[in-house]
Amino acid sequence: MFKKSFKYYKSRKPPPNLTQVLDFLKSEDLLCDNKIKKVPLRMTNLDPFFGLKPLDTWEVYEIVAMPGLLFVKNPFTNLGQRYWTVRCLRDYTKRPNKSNLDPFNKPEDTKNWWDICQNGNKLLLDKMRWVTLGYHHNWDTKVYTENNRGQFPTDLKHMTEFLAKVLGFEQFSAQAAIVNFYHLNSTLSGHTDHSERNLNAPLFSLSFGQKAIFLIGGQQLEDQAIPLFLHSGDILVMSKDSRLNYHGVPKILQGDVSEWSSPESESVPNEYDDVVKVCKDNSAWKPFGDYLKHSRINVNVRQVLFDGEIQLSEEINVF
Ligand SMILES: O=C(O)CCC(=O)C(=O)O
Ligand SMILES: [Fe+2]
Repeated sequence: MFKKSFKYYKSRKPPPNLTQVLDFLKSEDLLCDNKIKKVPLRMTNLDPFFGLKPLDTWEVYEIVAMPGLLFVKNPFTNLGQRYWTVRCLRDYTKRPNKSNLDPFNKPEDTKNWWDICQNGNKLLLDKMRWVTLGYHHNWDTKVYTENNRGQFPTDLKHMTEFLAKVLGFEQFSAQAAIVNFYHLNSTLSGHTDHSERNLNAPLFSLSFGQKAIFLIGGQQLEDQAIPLFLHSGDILVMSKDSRLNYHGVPKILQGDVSEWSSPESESVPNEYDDVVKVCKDNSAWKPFGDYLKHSRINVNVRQVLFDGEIQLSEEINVF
């Protein structure tokens, strides 16, 4: 069922009928049809986090047919969306983080991929497809190892751990992330994310830029799959029974521009100042906004270790 649905939504000729794709912009209809239910926040008394809207405005839903699959309707401020876009494109793409471009370039070539692109090499812009942070995902072996581990960005760690707390996953520790860059013809085929040692911890998936059709099935390929739209700013949480479900992205659709349009004034803690300057300066922001007009950025953040563990391998003490 998953493969058949994936092929259906991926098709260009003929294009798919999108009426069955869950659209949380019409959440009232989905609630009426019993497709989704509202989930109350587990903590509401936390100080607001930079780049996120006040907690009393958040809308969180669970998909009724997929227990454990939570959807947070864009909780980011426009400034927040701009902030994470700049971080993903300009900063997280730098070494020593790993990217798909590493094997093809000398270290100095990919070091400032974003700057090289801005200084004329526009062809390189669409070649960046993924970056890994923290424990690097090994695409061949699918195994995380201690000697293939980098620094996890502090801002992304704090933001996802804040999100986790609000949703009731107090113990969540952000230790690995994949940043995916999609263009209008990109797809991500069906897979399960099962490399993490701790498969009970939830996985947080953030989307910025053009909207995607996200397809999620069950733990078996034969299980029924559900398509849903992910708009800019939306967050999906795969937890509990849905953590190991097949999922993929059969299509990116162009059309969304407004979500990151004009940054509002919000108080900014010192450590975010430098990036916020870029977000608020329209000419500095322009290349990032232009990128988002034809691309989608997805950041998915995982916990690898069991709660309280600090590394994968045990130290061996030799006396
Ligand atoms: O782009 C997405 O929404 C999903 C990405 C994903 O599933 C992954 O990187 O494992
Ligand atoms: Fe995935």
